[in-house]
Amino acid sequence: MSWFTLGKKQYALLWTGAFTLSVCQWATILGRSLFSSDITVWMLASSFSVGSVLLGTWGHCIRVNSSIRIRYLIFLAIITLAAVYYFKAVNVHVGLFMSLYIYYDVILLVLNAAIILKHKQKSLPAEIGASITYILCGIFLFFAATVALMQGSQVNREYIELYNLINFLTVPTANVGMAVFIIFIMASDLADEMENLAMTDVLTGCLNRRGFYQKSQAKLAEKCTEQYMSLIYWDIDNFKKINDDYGHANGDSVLIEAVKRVTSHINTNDLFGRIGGEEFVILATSNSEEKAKAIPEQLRLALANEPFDLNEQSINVTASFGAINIQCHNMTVESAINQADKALYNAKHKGKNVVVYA
Ligand SMILES: Nc1nc2c(ncn2[C@@H]2O[C@H](COP(=O)(O)OP(=O)(O)OP(=O)(O)O)[C@@H](O)[C@H]2O)c(=O)[nH]1
Repeated sequence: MSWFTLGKKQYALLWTGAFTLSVCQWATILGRSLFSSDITVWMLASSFSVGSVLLGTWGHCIRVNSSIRIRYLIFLAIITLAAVYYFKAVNVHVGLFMSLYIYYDVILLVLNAAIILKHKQKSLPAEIGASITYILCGIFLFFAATVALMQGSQVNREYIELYNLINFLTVPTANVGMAVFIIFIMASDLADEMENLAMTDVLTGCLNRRGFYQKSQAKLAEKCTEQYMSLIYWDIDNFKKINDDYGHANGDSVLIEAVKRVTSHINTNDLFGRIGGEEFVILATSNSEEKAKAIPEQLRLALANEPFDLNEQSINVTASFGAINIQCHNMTVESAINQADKALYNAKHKGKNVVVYA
């Protein structure tokens, strides 16, 4: 249901598979009397257990775009299950066949916690909760596996009872805990996605007015004392004529191409917003005044120097720029935008395709 209602993400489908395998594992254990061979029950239950954590880990890797190679984990799972089979059916060693696959689970649970926490500089509360649950579950399973291993090659009733007690107390609780936090993670991801959409301009992919104002105030407060900041307000020249001459769809293509060109000339951390039809703002950071001052002219040339290709026709597009160096104290984003807007107005009056500093 979570997969279905919270965005149908591929990683959520893998987590659904993980929980399904977990259910299969418990169903096999509860229905063991239906099977004729104890080896079959054991191999099914351990395979479901290993498969469940493997799918869960795979989901986490996909969610955060992790560089971990899942094929190595699959290979380790096959080796583990082969060893379980060997110690269960060929050369019986109770401690080993009972513990080996649980150690595999423990390794992957801890790996999951690490993947989640490494993912973001600021982890979501749901991610922290899920990581803690994974680690706690890993610790308890480690105890259970070690108790099972301590039996040695023969069954030891005392150890088995302790093993069962740890398992039955912790595994279902941990499963419910993990399920809850996984649902929280999916809901938080969806909320993040919605927030990003609400701050993004659909046509060009840069920030919209709301997004720019929201992010720029925080950026100004954070970076202003460390780096040199400037606000650049620019507007495509005679855009109405482009629309009139080439059609609205081609006008849209000009906007998209202009944003692409400008984006390739600014830092990835700079904020770039569309705050009107063909009006854009950039909050740029540089490490020197000279570099900051050079940016608007570079952007102007990036647009003006090379014609835009539109359906086999090529047109010249220029833009006018108003810019302001931001003084850290006593300047808000609104006042910087107002002053850069006045400079842009002067640029238009100077004949367009120029940069004017406030
Ligand atoms: N294709 C397209 N056109 C848009 C969009 N948003 C606004 N416009 C058009 O942009 C044009 C802006 O025209 P003006 O404000 O007169 O500006 P201009 O023609 O660039 O003139 P100057 O700014 O003085 O150089 C209008 O015709 C709007 O309809 C959009 O998303 N796509």
